[in-house]
Amino acid sequence: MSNSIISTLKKKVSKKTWDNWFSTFELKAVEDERVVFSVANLFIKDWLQTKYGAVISDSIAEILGRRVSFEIVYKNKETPSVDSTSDQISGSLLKRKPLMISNLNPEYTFSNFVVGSENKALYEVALDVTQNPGKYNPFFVYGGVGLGKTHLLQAIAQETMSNFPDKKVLYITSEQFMNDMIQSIKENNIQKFRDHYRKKSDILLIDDIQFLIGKKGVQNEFFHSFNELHDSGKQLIICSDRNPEELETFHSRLKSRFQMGMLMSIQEPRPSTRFHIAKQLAQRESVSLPDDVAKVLADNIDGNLRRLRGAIIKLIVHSSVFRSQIDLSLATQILQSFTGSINVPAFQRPIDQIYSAIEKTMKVTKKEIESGSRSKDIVLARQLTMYILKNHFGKQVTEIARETGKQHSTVIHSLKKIDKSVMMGKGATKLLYDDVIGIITSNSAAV
Ligand SMILES: Nc1ncnc2c1ncn2[C@@H]1O[C@H](COP(=O)(O)OP(=O)(O)OP(=O)(O)O)[C@@H](O)[C@H]1O
Repeated sequence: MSNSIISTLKKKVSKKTWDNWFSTFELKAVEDERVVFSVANLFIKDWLQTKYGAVISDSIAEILGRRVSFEIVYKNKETPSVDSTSDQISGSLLKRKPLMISNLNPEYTFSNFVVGSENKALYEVALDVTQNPGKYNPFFVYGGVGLGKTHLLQAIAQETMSNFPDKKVLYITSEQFMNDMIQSIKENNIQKFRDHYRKKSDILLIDDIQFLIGKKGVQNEFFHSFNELHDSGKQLIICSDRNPEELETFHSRLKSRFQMGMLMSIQEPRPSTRFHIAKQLAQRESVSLPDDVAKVLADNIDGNLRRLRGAIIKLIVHSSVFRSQIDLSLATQILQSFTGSINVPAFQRPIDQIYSAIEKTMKVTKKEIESGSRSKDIVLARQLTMYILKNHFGKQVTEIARETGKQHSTVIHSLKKIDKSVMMGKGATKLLYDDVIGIITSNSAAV
C-alpha cells in the first residue's frame, strides 16, 4: 500500500516537480485516521503541505478509497521516526534536551521575527512574557492565517527556555492536545494525561486553539487544565485565528478566561514591513535578496506570509536549478507563475484566483457570485469565496467586505457557515473547499 500511494502521487506530478520537491519524501505510517509522511528538510515540509496538499490528499484517497487526513513530519538525524515506540506525551515536553528542541522550529526565534510599527506593541509584550512569566496570564494572541502566530509562540517558548532553564516549557497545538487525550482514553490512562498537562509544565503554549471548535469534550478537559495551571500561577499562552468572542461552541466561561489576561491581535504587515520580512525570509535560506526584488514581492503578495515565503523559496529553487540570477525579471516571472497566470502580465488578485477555481469546480461564474442572486449554488460559491479569502489568503473581515462589496455582518455570517463544515472536516462543502484550494495551489505551484 505504501508503494502504491507514493507511486500514484509520482504519476500525478511532473518529473521536474518530483525531483525538485519529493526526493526525500517518504511514507512513514498508514493509520486509521491519518497517513504520515516524512521529509528531511523543514522548508520543503511547509512547501509540500501548502502547494501539493491537494494532490497528496487525492493520491491517498485513490489508494485507500476514502479521504483521510495526512501529516508531513520533519525528519532529521535527531528526530525519532514517527513509528518508533517513543512515549508521545513525554515527547512534547521541552526542557533543555537538544533532542526535543527539534519539536520547535529553530528558525522561529525573536531575532528572526521582523517587527514593523503594526506589531511593535505585541512584540514587546511577548518579550516581556519571556522575562516575567505569569505577569500577563493568559497571553492570548489572535489574527489572520499566516501572519506569524506560530512563529511568535515558538519564539516565546525558545526565549523562555533560555531565560529560565529550570522551567518546564510545553508547546503544543490544540490538535496534539486532543490526540493525546484520545490516546490516553484508549489506554485507560486519562490521569497520566491530566498530570502531564496540569502538573508537569510551568509554561504552557497552545497553538491554534480554534481547532477545538465543535469538540466539547476536549474543550472541557482543556478548561480544567487551564484553571489548574492558572490557579497555581503557571503562564498560559494561547493563539487562535480569531478572537475569543468568535470561538463558536466554546463555553462562555472558557471564553471569558481567555479574555482575563492580555488579549492582543497580530496585524497584517504593511508593504514596508513585508519588504524586510521578504529579505529576512531569504536570509534564512542564506540568500541575499536584492532590494528591488524584495520590493516587488512585498508589493504584490499580501496577507498570508506563507505565500510570500513560498514565492521566495520558488525564486531560490528556480535560480539554482536554472543557474539564473535572482533579479527583477525572474521575480516577475515567478510572480506570474505563482498566481497561475503565466501569460497574464498583471498579478492575479487572490479573489480572481478563487473565482476562476470556483468556476472550474462549481460552474458558477464571477458575474453570478458578484450578483445579488440568492440561488443556493451561488450563495455557497459566494460564501466559499469569502472563506478562502480569509483562511487561505489571510484577509481580514473588513478587507473581504471591501473586495466582495458585501456588508461586514454578511461576511461574518458567511465565514461562520463555511467554517463549521470545513472545521468539522465533513460533507460536500469540505470536499468542494478541498477541490477549490487544490486548483489554486496547483496553479501557484506550476513552475
Ligand atoms: N514578522 C515576521 N518576521 C519574519 N517572518 C515571519 C513574520 N511573520 C511570519 N513570518 C513567517 O511567515 C510564515 C508563516 O508564519 P506562521 O506559520 O507563524 O503563521 P500563523 O499565523 O501561525 O499561521 P496559521 O494561522 O496558519 O497557524 C513562517 O515562515 C514565519 O516564520
